[in-house]
Amino acid sequence: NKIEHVVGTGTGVLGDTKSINTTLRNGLYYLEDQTKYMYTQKGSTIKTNDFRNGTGTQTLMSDSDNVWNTTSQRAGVDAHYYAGKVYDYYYNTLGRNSYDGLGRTIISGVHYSTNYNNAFWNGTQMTYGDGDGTTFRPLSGALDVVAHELTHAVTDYSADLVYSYQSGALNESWSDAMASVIDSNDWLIGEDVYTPNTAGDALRSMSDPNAYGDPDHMSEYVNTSSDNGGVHTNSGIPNKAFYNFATAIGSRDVAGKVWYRALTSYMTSSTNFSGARSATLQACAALYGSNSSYYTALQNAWTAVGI
Ligand SMILES: CCCCC[C@H](S)C(=O)N[C@@H](Cc1ccccc1)C(=O)N[C@@H](C)C(=O)O
Ligand SMILES: [Zn+2]
Repeated sequence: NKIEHVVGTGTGVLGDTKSINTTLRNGLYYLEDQTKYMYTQKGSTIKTNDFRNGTGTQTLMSDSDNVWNTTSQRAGVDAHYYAGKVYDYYYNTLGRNSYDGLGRTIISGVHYSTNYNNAFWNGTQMTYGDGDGTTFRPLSGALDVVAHELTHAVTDYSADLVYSYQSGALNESWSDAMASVIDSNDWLIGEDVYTPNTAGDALRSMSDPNAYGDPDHMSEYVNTSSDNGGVHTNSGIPNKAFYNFATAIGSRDVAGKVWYRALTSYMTSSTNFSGARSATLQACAALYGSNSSYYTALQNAWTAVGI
């Protein structure tokens, strides 16, 4: 029973072709990526499962010829491919080995439930719905969605921000911010999978949260109990602060490094918006000095959103 790493060809959710890292075992090919440092370190892999439109049993996706081009394979191809990209960003740019920093295996499951217009990290794995074809197409088809979800895992293994009210909005915002660094060609969130019949829109905007009904200033903070205290709405305020900082200094990568250092060194489960301001300033000082131009730009970025 020879087990070996091979490279397959897959079609993604948007019909695009890409090479994927797969494993050949007993004559079948599997969506299991053995090419990352975590594999050589401890045999950990990136694995992609299929819920087959249920919510319980999930099975590792397999194929007979390593050409993953059926319609039902598209969501798995992208979940697998983009998880690898997000792993690479955290490892190569931020020096973090998987979401726990210790090279833990990354598991995704696609085709979760039916017409499911969401994706989430459940504490153990990433899970993606197919969407209903109007609000969303299969959500793993967007790099920013995958980056958003895997960043929740990073958050859970670091600051572990409570998922409600201001700490919850920060939890959501940090996922959007890291997603905007990794999927860096615009300041939109979810544009590739949101409303397939409407071009040019997105679920959220980092540069203009108001464009999709989200606040971009503390004066517009929404006091609500729904959505765990408006975590997907009030995230617009720190999202705008991240946008302000990244554009003022002209680097998403530097902004991402500051945000990551804040999350992993200075934020805790109960950090609120003003705590996020001080955590990012502490991170910026640690990385670049409090006399750096970055530090001043960061102060201005938070002040501009009323924090
Ligand atoms: C199941 C319960 C809700 C879990 C919320 C997950 S973490 C989440 O925030 N999902 C993202 C998915 C996403 C990410 C980026 C771009 C598009 C869509 C999310 O924003 N979900 C929205 C639809 C929401 O739950 O309101
Ligand atoms: Zn989220």
